[in-house]
Amino acid sequence: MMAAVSPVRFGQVVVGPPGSGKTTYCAGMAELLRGTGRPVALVNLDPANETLPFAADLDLAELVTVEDVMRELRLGPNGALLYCLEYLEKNMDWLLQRLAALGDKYILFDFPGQVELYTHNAAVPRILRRLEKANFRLTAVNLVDSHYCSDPGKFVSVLLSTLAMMLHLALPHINVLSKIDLAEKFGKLHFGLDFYAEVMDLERLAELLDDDPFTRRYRRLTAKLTGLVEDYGLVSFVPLNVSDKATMARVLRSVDKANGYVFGAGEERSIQTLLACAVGAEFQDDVVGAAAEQYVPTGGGMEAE
Ligand SMILES: Nc1nc2c(ncn2[C@@H]2O[C@H](COP(=O)(O)OP(=O)(O)OP(=O)(O)O)[C@@H](O)[C@H]2O)c(=O)[nH]1
Repeated sequence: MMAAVSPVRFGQVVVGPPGSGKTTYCAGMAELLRGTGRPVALVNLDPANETLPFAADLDLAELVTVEDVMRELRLGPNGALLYCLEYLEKNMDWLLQRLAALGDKYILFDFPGQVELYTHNAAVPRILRRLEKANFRLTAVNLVDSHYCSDPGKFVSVLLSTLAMMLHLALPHINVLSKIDLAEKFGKLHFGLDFYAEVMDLERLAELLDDDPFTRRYRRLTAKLTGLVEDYGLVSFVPLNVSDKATMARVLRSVDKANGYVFGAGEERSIQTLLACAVGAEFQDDVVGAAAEQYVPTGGGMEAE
């Protein structure tokens, strides 16, 4: 007898460094989706998330908690968190059963902020492969705090960790510059928002660094690393202020295109939805342009100085 095939289900895997806005994004995205009539379920897979701004439909804490692991195995908070995710990987049947009980809702997975989970630890990619096998069509939404744009060295490090994450998770992937309303909080950006969002002409970042004998090698290393990021041609960003519905809707449109939701789920999949998608095509320029006008009106104030 043939095994029953699980129905196709869609969702987002929300990742990013600590404090980048993942939980706030999940709450805001759930509100937006409900507003558009899309039934949604929130799944908290961050075992260190103690106070959630939303009622999770499924919580990893029902399976394992960081406190229990720290106490039982005498691990520190970071080791305990990694253990929790590895424990989840060993108990995927639990997760899949609990997800099945949520019906065909669109799923928002709130993941922890430990970057090693997304750059080299194997548990998260294995969890994602199991979800894919269970017919989940997921987009990784990687939130990066936009204040990193104001420092060339930090932005290079963001580009490298983002690229590593994309290669490691191997999902359709949307990178988001979160808290775009605070982009210039720590000083004016050197370039316009399009420079940081479109990730092109990166040699200009290295040119911002001092060229004295002390830092020359650092500058050369920066140029090589940015060349590597450009050669892959994978990294770009969508700007987001979670309180601004227009930027949230733009992120959702990018996510829907990436995981195929835009082409229609199940029975709705038709030539009409494909055509509607083509007509509604939005270019990266439009996505970034509106946010740039609103949040970085100087268009990168320091370049001319
Ligand atoms: N101004 C502004 N603040 C934001 C935005 N998104 C999130 N924040 C704030 O950023 C802080 C961190 O947000 P969280 O959602 O807790 O971040 P997180 O990534 O879930 O954090 P961890 O669970 O520690 O990994 C909170 O104070 C949020 O209110 C935004 O778009 N604009």
